[in-house]
Formats: sequence, C-alpha cells, structure tokens
Amino acid sequence: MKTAWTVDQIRRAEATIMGEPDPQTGVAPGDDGTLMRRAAAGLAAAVLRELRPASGRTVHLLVGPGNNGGDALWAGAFLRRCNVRVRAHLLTGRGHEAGLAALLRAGGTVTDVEGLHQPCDLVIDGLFGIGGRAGEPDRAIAEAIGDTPVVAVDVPSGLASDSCAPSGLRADLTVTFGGHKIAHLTQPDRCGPTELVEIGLDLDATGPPALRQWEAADVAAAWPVPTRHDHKYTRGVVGIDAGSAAYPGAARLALAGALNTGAGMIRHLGDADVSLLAEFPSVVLAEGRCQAFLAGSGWGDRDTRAARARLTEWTDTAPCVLDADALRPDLLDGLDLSDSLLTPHAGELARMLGVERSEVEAEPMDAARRAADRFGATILLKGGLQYVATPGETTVQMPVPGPAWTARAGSGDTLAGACAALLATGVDATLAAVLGASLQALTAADHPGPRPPERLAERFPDTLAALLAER
Ligand SMILES: NC(=O)C1=CN([C@@H]2O[C@H](COP(=O)(O)OP(=O)(O)OC[C@H]3O[C@@H](n4cnc5c(N)ncnc54)[C@H](OP(=O)(O)O)[C@@H]3O)[C@@H](O)[C@H]2O)[C@@H](O)CC1
Ligand SMILES: Nc1ncnc2c1ncn2[C@@H]1O[C@H](COP(=O)(O)OP(=O)(O)O)[C@@H](O)[C@H]1O
Ligand SMILES: [K+]
Repeated sequence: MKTAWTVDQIRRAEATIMGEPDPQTGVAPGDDGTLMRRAAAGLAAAVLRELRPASGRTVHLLVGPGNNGGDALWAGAFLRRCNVRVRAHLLTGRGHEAGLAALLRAGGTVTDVEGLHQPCDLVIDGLFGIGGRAGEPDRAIAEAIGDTPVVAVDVPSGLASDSCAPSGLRADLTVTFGGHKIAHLTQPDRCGPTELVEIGLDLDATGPPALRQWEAADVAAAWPVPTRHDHKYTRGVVGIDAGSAAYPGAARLALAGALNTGAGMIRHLGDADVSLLAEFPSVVLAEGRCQAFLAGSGWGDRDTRAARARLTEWTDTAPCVLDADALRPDLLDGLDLSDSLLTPHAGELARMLGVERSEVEAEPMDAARRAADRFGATILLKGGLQYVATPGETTVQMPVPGPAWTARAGSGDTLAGACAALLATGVDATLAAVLGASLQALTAADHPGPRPPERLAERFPDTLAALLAER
C-alpha cells in the first residue's frame, strides 16, 4: 500500500523536528541542514543508479530559489565526488546558499539557460518542490531539456503536490522525501516511477493520510475468503435489479460480475428475462432475504415513483450498490445510504453534485469526497484512476489501477455486480469498492486486449486464485 500526504502534513512533520519556520525568513530555528542533506544523498544515489556508469557523465541541475533547489545543489556536490560533471542553472539568479557553496567547492559550475543547451546525460529538476505553484514550465527550459532524461526532485516542477490536475515538467523518475505526495499517486504520467527516500519524518503523527493506493498483495490480504463453516446464505445472497427493455444486457453483465466474484447466491429481481438465466443456472428468480442489493445499472428512464419505492425498501433492508440510472439526486435524497455504495463515473458524479463534468475530472478526489459527505454514502468514482471516498473519513482509497482496455460500455455493470457480491459477504462499502475495482483492473492487466466485459468477468476467478495463492 502506498500512502500519500498533504503538503501541510509534510510541513508539520518537518516542524516537529526543526521547529516552526520564521514567517519572515522561512528559516526554522533547528534547521542545521540535516534533512536536506539526507534528501540530497538519497537523490544523488538514485541519479547514480540512473547514470550507471556515472564517472565522466554530465548532469545539468535546474535550480529554483527555495529548498528544492538546495536539494539539487547538494546532490550535485555529492555527484561531483563520483566524477560526474555538474552544471547548475540558477533560474532566478539565486540558489540555496549552503548548497551552492558546496557545489562550487566540489568543482561544479554555474551556467545560464544557453549553457543548458550543451549536451548532457541527465537533468535534475530542482526548480520547485512542495512550495511550487501549479504552472507549465518555461518554454526555453523545456526546449533545453529536449529528450534528456529528467529526475525530478520531490515533485516535477509546476505540478501541484496536493492536486490531481496535471501541469508542470514531465519526469522519468521522481525522488521524493519523507512521504509520497498526492500528485505522485494521481499523476503517474508526469512523475514516472516514484522513489521514496526516508528522512525521518513522523507523518503518522500528523493525522490520517490523504490517499492510500492499494497494491495486489493488499487486495489478497483483505479478500473475504469463505471458511469451512460457511454455507451459501452466510456467504451472502445478492438481489439484483439491473437492465430494462432498452438495456437488456445490463442484467447479464451485472450477474456475470456478481457470479464471478463469489456471491453465495443471486436473486435476479429485475424484469425477468428467463432466457438470460439459461446461461446462469445458479441464479434464482425467487424472492427472499438478501444480504446486499444492486440497483440502477441499465435501468434507463424508470418511473421515478417505482424506482424510489424500490430504493427506499432496499436501502432500509441491506447495504446496496446503486449504479448508473439510480444515481439521481431526486432518487437518492432522503435515503439512508450509510452502509451503501454509489458507483458513478465522472459524468454521473457531476450530475449528482450539480457541477460540470470538467470540474469532477479536474479534482476527482475532492469531488468524490464532497459527494460522500453530500449523500452520506461511500462513493466509488470510476475512471482511469479510481477513488473511493467514505463519509466522515479523511483518507481516500485508490484501488489498484488497470489498463484502459476496461473503458467500454458494460464494464461498469460487471463492476457493480462484483461490488454487490462483496458487500453481501459482510465487508463494508469502502472495502467492497476497493476490492471489486481492483479485481477488475488486475484481471484486465492479466488479459490485455479488447475483451468484452462479460468475458473479462469470467476471468475474475483466475485472477483471484493467483492472488490468493500468494497470500
Ligand atoms: N519539507 C521537508 O520535509 C523537506 C523539504 N525539502 C525540500 O524542500 C522543498 C520545499 O522547499 P521550499 O519550501 O523552499 O519551496 P520550493 O519548492 O523550493 O519553492 C519555493 C520558491 O519557489 C517560488 N515559486 C514557486 N512556484 C513558482 C512558480 N511557478 N514560478 C516562479 N516561482 C515559483 C516560490 O515563490 P513564492 O511562491 O513564494 O512567490 C519560492 O520562492 C521540498 O520540495 C524538498 O525538495 C528537503 O530539503 C528535505 C526536507
Ligand atoms: N481509462 C480507463 N482505464 C481503466 N479503466 C477504465 C478507464 N475508464 C473507465 N474504466 C473502467 O471502465 C468502467 C466504465 O464504467 P461505466 O462508464 O459506468 O460504463 P458502463 O456503465 O457502460 O458499464 C469502469 O469499471 C471503470 O473502472
Ligand atoms: K522539482
């Protein structure tokens, strides 16, 4: 599991070691340079690995006015000791004093922007770190970098650390300090792989992390495996009302998702299409008790009164997954959704919040959190990267990400079925969302290509078997 922290948390953790910085000078009373040198040593080690062999190679440093530039300058001084040629470009004409002195003492040089056009093997981006404002890089600098590999110091410059929005330089590797920032997990295309250097910050003391990204091993560890004492009812019965005359396939897709995720039993409670059940002989039409429900996938324009009656009855009875056409404020308002899961994509979430889709896409994590509080329900915001927000909880969960092959009509229906099967086992809505979305993504990663969603769902058990074998 990777955890990410806000800039405020990083700054507070730093302050417990060095004291509060003076508001005028920005200098902390206990700052003896230790943290910066730890950071710079980790950065230099990562650069040496990238350069291998390093001796005789040339590195350019992009140096900004703050401590991010200081890290780059100190790293440059360390690299000099390994016979790396180092040229620093001070973007604003100044740089961290002690770092600059160390680099010059070690035989590094300072160059102007023209000097950056000379060939080099690697660029260290130390313009701005967590003190940076979002913005695109200066054109002259972007041109000077060209195709040269870039190692970003802490965060790619111009990428806002607390944000999900892309901006700034693009890095091939980001070396970060103390803890991941939100942008590392939400902007992998800008950051490249991220390497974490421990510098001794106690981030747990600053409160819960902002974001947690799940990995395959975490999914395996958390999966609700049936025990010897289970039977079909204790494993959980799922009631599914999906599909309509306009979207008949939604029922089949949702059933495929639930069956292949491991429900104890499934009741098909939508407009029954018995021919559908020939393919799924274990699915029953009989009404009876259910431990979880799924409603809304492929409903189309269902009569509001009937939809509302169904949702009221079901949400009063058991945890529900509400998807697609059930995700309308006029249907949701007033329901007790405290143990339920809503599974919107960005367009649906925008409609739920009464905002533009672009607003959700710009800051998806915030939008998911707002919707969780607004509706009092756990939200799984679907898309390329997915966010699970729980009402009243600070930490947003990010399921294992998968390839975009899944981005096709019907994947949402199978995912909703998977989440409903998990809810029926008794796990909470947050875990059901994370496990269901991760299972789909991991399966898509194992089976790249344009596989229709119902066929992908048939592979869920194989993915699960492989995951559990590692547990
Ligand atoms: N915290 C820790 O635990 C540790 C932190 N460490 C390192 O310190 C880094 C943070 O350093 P920092 O606070 O000095 O801020 P930094 O990112 O260098 O930038 C601030 C300067 O840039 C300027 N500026 C910003 N954006 C701009 C723009 N778009 N265009 C132009 N100017 C812009 C900004 O100006 P202002 O916004 O004030 O006008 C200000 O002058 C952190 O990322 C890590 O690398 C490590 O050493 C180890 C321990
Ligand atoms: N870029 C992407 N990369 C990976 N998965 C994606 C991407 N975009 C969407 N998905 C997945 O595709 C599915 C689309 O869901 P949705 O838009 O609700 O489709 P539908 O309602 O037609 O089934 C979701 O399960 C989501 O996780
Ligand atoms: K940087």
